[in-house]
Amino acid sequence: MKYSAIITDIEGTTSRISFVTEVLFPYAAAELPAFIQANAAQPAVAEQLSACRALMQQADASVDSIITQLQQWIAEDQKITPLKALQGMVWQQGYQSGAFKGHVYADVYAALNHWQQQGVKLYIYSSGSVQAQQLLFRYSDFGDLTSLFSGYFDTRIGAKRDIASYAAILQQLQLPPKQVLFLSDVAAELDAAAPLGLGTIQLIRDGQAAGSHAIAHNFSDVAEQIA
Ligand SMILES: CSCCC(=O)C(=O)COP(=O)(O)O
Ligand SMILES: [Mg+2]
Repeated sequence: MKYSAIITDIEGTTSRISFVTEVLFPYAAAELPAFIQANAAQPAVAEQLSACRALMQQADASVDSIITQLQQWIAEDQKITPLKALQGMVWQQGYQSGAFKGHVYADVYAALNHWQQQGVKLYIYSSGSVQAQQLLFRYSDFGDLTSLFSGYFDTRIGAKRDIASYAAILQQLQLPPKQVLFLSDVAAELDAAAPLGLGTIQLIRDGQAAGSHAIAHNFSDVAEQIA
């Protein structure tokens, strides 16, 4: 095994893109208004509404206008930290009520277990909030998978296309870059990690265009390449 740690993206990598775009995002769009109206005074929600006002550059924006802005950000698939935090809170209701389970590919379930048994530390780096990441794996198709992971990173450490984000993650992992592999379906994310010396493999699951990185069609392919 060439690596001590593997960091993986979620959407398009561990999990089907359509689970995010056709299940999670529509659920958030439908449920966010009532959730925010009911919980606007709760400290965790109020903190995110303040962050939205700052991003909107409208210090006195009403709750209704923030909801309108959030809906627009969802429609545009914006990776905005307060949106992601609020989505995570809303998805909790969906997972706990059984409205949906977190989609995880079978090859991912098998490979993650294999790598953990080999002593490889596993991490998630997704634009979804850490809460959203943990929910997806706690309520997954394969049961609670959270014990597989040693840590989670979201946009609070930086955007996934910024080199600085990977430098900050390496700092936290305290590992030499060449011992760390980053898996993503998005070449621009791998482009940001590679200059620091991390290993990179692009997941090509749905026939999307490949970049300049090694490619794999599933996590079984990845396991073969790094054995
Ligand atoms: C953590 S599940 C929700 C996924 C999400 O909100 C998202 O924006 C996907 O981002 P990724 O970085 O995993 O492509
Ligand atoms: Mg992705």
